[in-house]
Amino acid sequence: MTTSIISAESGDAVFDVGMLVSNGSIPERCFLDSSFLLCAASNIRLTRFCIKQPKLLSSPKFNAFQPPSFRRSFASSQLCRRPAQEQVKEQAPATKKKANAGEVRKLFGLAKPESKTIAGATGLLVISSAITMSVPFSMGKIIDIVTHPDMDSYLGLTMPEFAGALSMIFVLGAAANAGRVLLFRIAGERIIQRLRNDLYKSILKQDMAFFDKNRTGELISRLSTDTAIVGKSLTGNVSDGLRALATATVGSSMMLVVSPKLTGIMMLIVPPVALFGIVYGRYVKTLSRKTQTALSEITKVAEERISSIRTVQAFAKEEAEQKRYGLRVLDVFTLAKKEALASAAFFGGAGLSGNLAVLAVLWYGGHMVMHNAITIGELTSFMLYTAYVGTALGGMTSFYSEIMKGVGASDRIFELLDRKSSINVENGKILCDVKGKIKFEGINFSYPTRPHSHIFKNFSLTVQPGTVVAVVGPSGSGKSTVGSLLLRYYDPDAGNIYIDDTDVKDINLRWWREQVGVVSQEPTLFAGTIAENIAYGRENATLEEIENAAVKANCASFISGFADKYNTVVGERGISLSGGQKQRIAIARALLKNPKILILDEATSALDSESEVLVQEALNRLMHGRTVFTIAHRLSTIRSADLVACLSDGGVSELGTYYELLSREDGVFRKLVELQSLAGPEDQEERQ
Ligand SMILES: Nc1ncnc2c1ncn2[C@@H]1O[C@H](COP(=O)(O)OP(=O)(O)OP(=O)(O)O)[C@@H](O)[C@H]1O
Repeated sequence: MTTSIISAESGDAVFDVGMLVSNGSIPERCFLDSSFLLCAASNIRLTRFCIKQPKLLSSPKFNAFQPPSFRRSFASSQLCRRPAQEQVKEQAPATKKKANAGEVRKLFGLAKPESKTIAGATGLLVISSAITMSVPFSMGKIIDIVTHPDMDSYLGLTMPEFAGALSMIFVLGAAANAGRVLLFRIAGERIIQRLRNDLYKSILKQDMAFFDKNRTGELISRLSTDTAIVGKSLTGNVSDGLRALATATVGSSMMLVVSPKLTGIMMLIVPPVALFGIVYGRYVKTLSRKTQTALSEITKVAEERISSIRTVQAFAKEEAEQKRYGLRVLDVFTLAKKEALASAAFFGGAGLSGNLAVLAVLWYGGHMVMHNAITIGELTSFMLYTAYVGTALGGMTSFYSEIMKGVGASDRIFELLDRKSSINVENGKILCDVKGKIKFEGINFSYPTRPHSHIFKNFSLTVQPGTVVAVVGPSGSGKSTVGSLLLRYYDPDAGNIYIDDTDVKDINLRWWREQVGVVSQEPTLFAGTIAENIAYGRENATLEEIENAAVKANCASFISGFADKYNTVVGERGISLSGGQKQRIAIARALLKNPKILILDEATSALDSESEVLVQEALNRLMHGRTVFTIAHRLSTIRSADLVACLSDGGVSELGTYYELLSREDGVFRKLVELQSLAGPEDQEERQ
């Protein structure tokens, strides 16, 4: 009998996530998987694992689970929540160096469309830097004119003339500097704008499997924070970096001109500080990526919980949610603390080395002045150049670390930009006239996030044009999945779907989706006016058409009761409307779209009887003359359907009219109806 404990580390906290007392008969993989499951369910993001059982670790059976492969086995598990990029890095450490150069090149590629603005800004940068770099030299000359009795002019200019000329040059320098800041800023904002548009476009085009895997908050964080970081590194940081580079190069050359000996002393500190700077920059890049991921976690949690605030408050979960959020914020704080420590160490060390070098220069330079090897003005110029170069070197180090931050953020952006959706919306043919015959043939399907759970196995169903088919079956039998496959949110693993005998995969998907209308249990309304929401499926609709659709959908009477009528703002997700009102607006939207095929997914199941009558009336008008898939829980609502398809065991187990299926002894459909009839009287009693 052996006892072993699996621990997981997340941030600063260590959790014991599982204990195994085994005589060797329990498969170890089961134990590990259940531990992973526990972590995923508790939202613990695993960063390190260990098994506290030395004997177990050395046993040949457990060798497969020792840290590296252990981590790999976790990474490949469906439960792993680490971002894909981290997994890629672990799998391919050998290509890391090459990838870094490529990443930087890719990051700078984003600035290409702004090359003209950036070139102009760089020109201004050169002018302003050149003027700035003339300051120490001029100051030295002024000091020499003032302190040397036999030197009353420089370049033929008297002291007042020299000072006047310098003032004019400084004004020019200030103007060039302001122009540089402005142009770089404009270029940066344009890059951010373009990146956000491209990224949003790429996100909207993705297939449903992508949205099953990526949470909204995470995507929003990439759209807002990552793009801003990239824009800033490409312009603001590049501008400061170039300025620092120019200052460091020209400054050190001038130092060499003024005094090669003193320059030699100063240069002693440069190599160690530069090396330290590179190490620091790389560390910051790693931290930056982790920080961005942690920030996404925060956005994810906040976005999800705030958008479901009614549920959070109804369950009085405010404190628990605050703790959950607090833990994520702590992760960000821990990373920020590490970054602060690294920058404190770097800038503290660099500052100390700089000051020691200045001390040495002053001491040695003072001796040189006393022995007339240089003038006081030259020593002053040298000290000023030293200060400029020191500041510039510091700037170059933060430039490097900021660029590395940009690389970290752009990694996450390119992950999305480079992702090709598995379903192409643009290509394919457009049918001249859709009659509405739909045929599912030999469909096998499992959701991409759960490849081993087969929803359909050889599922077939043919629906003739203009038929109302009710799709029924036990919960989880795949009723809504039929709608998802028809809309090509997902493609089947095997088998085909035909629209009027044309494979749906050969049809232009954008066009095809325009032919299908959907009314679901929880219709999605967007923050905007009622008119905008009704016209969502046909944006060029006139007010008259919108009003006609609203009348047919039984919305007109409640809309006319609002002060702003069709211009009434419905709030985020239609929060200021009742369930029945939202449902009828969704029906008006579908009516206006005038689709050939209609999917009603539990459209009346969440309504009270009064709303249901109004909605059902509207639905009857909507269904007229179309092929309709009505997915229903409440079987009493589908009596008038032309065909009932009862799903179970991955296919259509029964097919016929409502009454045909009801008459089948031991049929699945009949059992479902009986179950609901049993529930019915109780419901009625309760209502009385
Ligand atoms: N996006 C998804 N990713 C992974 N699995 C999913 C997804 N959507 C649904 N499923 C799973 O697929 C199965 C069928 O789901 P579906 O919603 O089609 O069933 P249903 O018959 O409509 O259920 P209900 O009557 O409860 O609404 C369920 O087991 C469900 O958990």
